[in-house]
Amino acid sequence: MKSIKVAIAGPRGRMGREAVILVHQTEHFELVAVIDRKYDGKDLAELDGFSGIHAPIYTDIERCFQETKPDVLIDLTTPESGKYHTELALQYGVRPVVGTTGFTEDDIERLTKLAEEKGLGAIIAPNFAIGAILMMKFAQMAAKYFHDVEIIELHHDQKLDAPSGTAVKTAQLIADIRPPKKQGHPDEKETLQGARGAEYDGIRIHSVRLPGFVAHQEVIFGGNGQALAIRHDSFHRGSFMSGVKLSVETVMKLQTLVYGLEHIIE
Ligand SMILES: NC(=O)C1=CN([C@@H]2O[C@H](COP(=O)(O)OP(=O)(O)OC[C@H]3O[C@@H](n4cnc5c(N)ncnc54)[C@H](O)[C@@H]3O)[C@@H](O)[C@H]2O)C=CC1
Ligand SMILES: O=C(O)C1=N[C@H](C(=O)O)C[C@H](O)C1
Repeated sequence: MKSIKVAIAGPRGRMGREAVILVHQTEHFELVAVIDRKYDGKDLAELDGFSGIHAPIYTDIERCFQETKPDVLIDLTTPESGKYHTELALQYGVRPVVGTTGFTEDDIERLTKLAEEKGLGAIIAPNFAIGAILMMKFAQMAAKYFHDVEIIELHHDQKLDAPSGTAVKTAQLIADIRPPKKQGHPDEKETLQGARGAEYDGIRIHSVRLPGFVAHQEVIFGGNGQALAIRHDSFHRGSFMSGVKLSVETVMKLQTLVYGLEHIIE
């Protein structure tokens, strides 16, 4: 198999570090560059934790694309950088695999149009873990029978965006098949602002941020005399890497943008 040339944005982050190792260790992937906020012109192998992993570091993503011509950009940065990088990647003919969350529906729509114009594959995956994809699919199945549902997502306290991309995606999948519904008492009032959480199409989302956590979500359904809880836990960021690998391989065969790995893992 011909090797896929990969660049990674955010290599020193919690996810970026795992992705660097994944790409380095995958025989048919080649790490051609990393995009960082610092260390322009250095070799990644000079930085702590990357011994033996050689790749040029760029702080200017456009120069990176021009000089190293990657096939795929893996973005694991911040919402603002992620949107900027994804758009530039498509402009430069580089296929984005985006794990970064915090993209709005408008962002996804704009990037979908751009990918279509360019005839390029792109993947935006709010969650790369197979268990999380199943949790979302099971929640969508359950919503056909249970129309009352709330989502509790729990993450480490360094997370920038709330609610999580996974929680938003879960709510979107449920809203796609559930009849519109206003849940709870029609006259309910918050005596402390935010007590009932955020709302997506009538679905309440509660975000917990605590040290010690990685990434967890529970989707709770209530029915007549019964409840159903569907939970997924990522205890380690290694849980996301098989999804990253699959995305890099798959994006090479796509000509459009795919939002969510549930469209790829059938
Ligand atoms: N899709 C998925 O399965 C998962 C997605 N995530 C998402 O991935 C993103 C990163 O998460 P973490 O690694 O935990 O965050 P982190 O804060 O540990 O890492 C982000 C890194 O991006 C770097 N960065 C920011 N802007 C940059 C720029 N313009 N150029 C180059 N580097 C830049 C930062 O310096 C930092 O090292 C978040 O949006 C998070 O929600 C996290 C885990 C799983
Ligand atoms: O920031 C994280 O850690 C995670 N972010 C993603 C999200 O917002 O859903 C995926 C996973 O939950 C970990």
